[in-house]
Amino acid sequence: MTAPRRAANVLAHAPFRRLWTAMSVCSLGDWLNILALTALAGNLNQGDYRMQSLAVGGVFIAKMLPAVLLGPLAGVFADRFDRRLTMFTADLARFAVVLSIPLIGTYQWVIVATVLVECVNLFWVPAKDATVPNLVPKDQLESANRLNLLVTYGSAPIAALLFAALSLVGDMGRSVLPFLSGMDPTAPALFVNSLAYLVSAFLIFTLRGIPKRDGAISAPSVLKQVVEGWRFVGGNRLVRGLIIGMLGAFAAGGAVVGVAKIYVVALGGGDAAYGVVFGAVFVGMALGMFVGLRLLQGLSRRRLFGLAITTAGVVLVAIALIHNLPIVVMLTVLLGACAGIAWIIGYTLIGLEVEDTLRGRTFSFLQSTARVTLLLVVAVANPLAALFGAHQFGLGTLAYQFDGSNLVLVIGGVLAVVVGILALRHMDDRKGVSLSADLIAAVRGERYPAEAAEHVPGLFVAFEGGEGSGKTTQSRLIAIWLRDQGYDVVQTREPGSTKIGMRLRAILLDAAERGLSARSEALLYAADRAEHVEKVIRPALYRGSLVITDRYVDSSLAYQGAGRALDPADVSRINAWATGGLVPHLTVLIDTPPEVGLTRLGGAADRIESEPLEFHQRVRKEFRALAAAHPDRYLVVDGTMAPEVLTRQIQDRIREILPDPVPRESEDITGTMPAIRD
Ligand SMILES: Nc1ncnc2c1ncn2[C@@H]1O[C@H](COP(=O)(O)OP(=O)(O)O)[C@@H](O)[C@H]1O
Ligand SMILES: Cc1cn([C@H]2C[C@H](O)[C@@H](COP(=O)(O)OP(=O)(O)O)O2)c(=O)[nH]c1=O
Repeated sequence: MTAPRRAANVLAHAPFRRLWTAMSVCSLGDWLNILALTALAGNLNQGDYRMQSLAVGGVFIAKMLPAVLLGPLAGVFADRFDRRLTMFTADLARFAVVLSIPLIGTYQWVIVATVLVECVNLFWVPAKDATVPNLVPKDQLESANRLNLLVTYGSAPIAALLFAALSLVGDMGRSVLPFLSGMDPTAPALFVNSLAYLVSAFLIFTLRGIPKRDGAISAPSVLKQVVEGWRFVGGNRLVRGLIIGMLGAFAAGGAVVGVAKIYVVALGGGDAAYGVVFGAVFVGMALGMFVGLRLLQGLSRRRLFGLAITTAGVVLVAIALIHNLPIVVMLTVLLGACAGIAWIIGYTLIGLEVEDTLRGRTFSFLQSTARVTLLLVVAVANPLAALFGAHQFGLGTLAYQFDGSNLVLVIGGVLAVVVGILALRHMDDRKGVSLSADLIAAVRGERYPAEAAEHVPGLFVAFEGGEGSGKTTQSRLIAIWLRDQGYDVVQTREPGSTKIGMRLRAILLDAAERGLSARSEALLYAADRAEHVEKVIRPALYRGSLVITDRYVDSSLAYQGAGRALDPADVSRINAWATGGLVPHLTVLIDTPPEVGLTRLGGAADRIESEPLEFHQRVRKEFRALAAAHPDRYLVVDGTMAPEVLTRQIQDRIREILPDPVPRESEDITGTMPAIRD
């Protein structure tokens, strides 16, 4: 919760505040620029559907090609010049070029000017990126970056609405203001756009705190980043699912952005409507990120990720087929919401669950691939739309329009559906639980476990059973066996494996503590468990260790749920919350009749051991029921057999799920070594 405060602190640095203001103004200008130029390209080529599609596509290509072709080169150049002067000159150049577009007003000039502006951007952006670390203290750099991201995308909906308003001014103002009369309706938007660069130029010029040069700006080629990135991240199943999903969402989004202008024209909308549709995507994204995610809080994040992309695909197909502007705008908000949910989950999952060594590469891989994907999609979308052309189908007396832009949207939608399903398959953490059941529960606000242990690097095994069933004996033997094979093993137990846990254990097992209510007993065990998971189990699993615990959640379900007759759903819920939904890969249930187990115990009986026999019988029955419900995650052994026999049975089962004892990275290294013979 400290993030907003820290972000605000960054802005307390006057020089950074000035730079940030300049960036915000420029971002607004950049978005206006995309909207106005694509709209203008469409307007300049009215009449012929094919020409219009190609013209709009041309603008997108002109916008992206310089970065892909010349990006690394410009980074190196930008590094050699005075940064403040570079930015200032670039701003002035952008101002002049953009201003000239409505004055000249030909399509050729739109393309040339776009390329020019983008080439200038290649200098402005790296100079800005390199300056930020000079203006803010190191520990606030992340907040600064977050703020940058916020204005980069946050300015889009504002620009879209501004564009819609300015287009109306352009339309109506022509009759009132003589100087606008010969110009396109997009002219006011372009004037404001050029003004934004002028304001930025002024802000930068008066910013004295920028050192001339400091440290190299490294900008490796995009293609190299993509190829190398995949080599690192492609091997991890979770990352693969995430990347496929996020790129799919990006591609589908690219298809929409690419053909939006043409489609809006076909629906009878003007430039203002184009602005509204564009803005709807971003409004939807914001809604998805803030509202949608909260609404579906209970759903597994991995499932929601795939689901959001699949839904986006279906919505996209609907957008393509329903020819009604207001409905299309509403569906576009929904589409944006799905995309927003997918993006935010993707980013958080990478941040939370991808190992440290992979995370940076995954982010940079994603960024570079997203750019290439967008370029490819936009480059293909419009020519494809043009190739297909405009068609009208007769259905009896009804005529149905199906143009190239509809086709592109349908293809984009189908692609998103396929990718969404693929991501669901790759990442599902609740196999065996139906998606609809999960979804209904989530909408009702019931919380489902957020994380199964399946995706952590380590292995998590729990031993369960009644009193004296042999859990302590077997978990010790198994830990020794695994250590012998070279595994890093953490052997632990409940209750009482943490500092707080030890005090809780004293309360819980003290035979004198007779007055404890069933609910507080359940909560104390859950509290011990929460501490255990957070301080011991989860850190060990993330390190890649094998964790063996003597008792876990099932003990609470059996003792407090069945034994004390609390509502099992309640016990399950508090434990899911306490553990963050961490479920063992394998639970070994040593099933022993209480009559046998209780007689094995030496010493004085503790509070629970001294419960009557029926209590222990209920406990045993519940353990068996839990195991029967998920046979894939349980091994049930007969505790009356000899200890060696039990150990062997347990070893056989654990062997099946053991990870490779040699980490993959070291295998990669040894794989490149020359073999030593003799
Ligand atoms: N399979 C078995 N057969 C007979 N006695 C056993 C077996 N496993 C363990 N014991 C004995 O039973 C007692 C309780 O075992 P323990 O492993 O501490 O059980 P728990 O941890 O489940 O309470 C110990 O004295 C142990 O030596
Ligand atoms: C972990 C857990 C233990 N218990 C009870 C079962 C045991 O009687 C006691 C744990 O004591 P312990 O001495 O560790 O018993 P054992 O050797 O049988 O594992 O706490 C619960 O009732 N609920 C729980 O969630």
